[in-house]
Amino acid sequence: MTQELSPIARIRRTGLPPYAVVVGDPARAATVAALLEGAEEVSYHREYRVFTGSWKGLPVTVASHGVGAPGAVLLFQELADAGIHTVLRFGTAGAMRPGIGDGDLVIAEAAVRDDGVTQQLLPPEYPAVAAPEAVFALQRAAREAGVPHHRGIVWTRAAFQPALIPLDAYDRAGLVAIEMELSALLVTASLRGLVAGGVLVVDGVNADELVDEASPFSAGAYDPHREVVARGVERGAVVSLEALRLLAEGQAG
Ligand SMILES: O=P(O)(O)O[C@H]1O[C@H](CO)[C@@H](O)[C@H]1O
Ligand SMILES: O=c1cc[nH]c(=O)[nH]1
Repeated sequence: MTQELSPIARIRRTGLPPYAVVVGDPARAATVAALLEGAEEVSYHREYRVFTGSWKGLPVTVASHGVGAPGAVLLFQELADAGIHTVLRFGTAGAMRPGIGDGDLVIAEAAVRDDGVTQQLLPPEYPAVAAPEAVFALQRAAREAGVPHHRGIVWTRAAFQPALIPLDAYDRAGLVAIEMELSALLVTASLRGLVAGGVLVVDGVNADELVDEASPFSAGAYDPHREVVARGVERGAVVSLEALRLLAEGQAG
């Protein structure tokens, strides 16, 4: 007999709204859910906290996936098993280009698959690309909300900071931002036939630049707990939900 809940994230196997926003932080899931009508926490197991509710009449799911792609990919797979077909990751990231300010949004066109898990699932040459309609929906939502935003290729990397091994191969390749889970979502989405994309609030520069030479295993001066980031999160939450609505209404372009 099929169990009612999924094995790892313990999410409902049926009945979740098929349009979803996923975030790393369980507290951010609550922040996004607070914008919904009739928001309800429907499950919370490990780092996977799930809410449902309604955004301007569209039923949505909001779920957290924790830090790191190996754990996140388990949620993405279980969301796909539960019938979710459209997923936007609303995360935080370090900027990798001059001119991108703290609290700005970065809309991902694709991601470098340095995530530490998808290489174990399929060959590394397979691309991690966002659905074009998700990119356009996020861009339109950001533009209409008047939020500063940038577009480009994101570096998804398993290690938050490089410690003793320099990992600077992508520094001069024009990447826009660095984070830890997006490529795992994009690859899962391609394999499972989902529409997926990502929008990230900039919370500083690439953590590589903050590594303390004397203490290379610490996160250095990384500080995502600032007012400018919190304001970016508030704006990004609206942009994510609005982009889902545009996608549902076929108005992404
Ligand atoms: O804020 P979230 O969505 O967790 O995203 C970023 O923040 C975490 C690192 O602090 C990593 O999960 C990274 O991807
Ligand atoms: O994953 C992350 C998030 C913010 N800043 C970084 O450098 N990396």
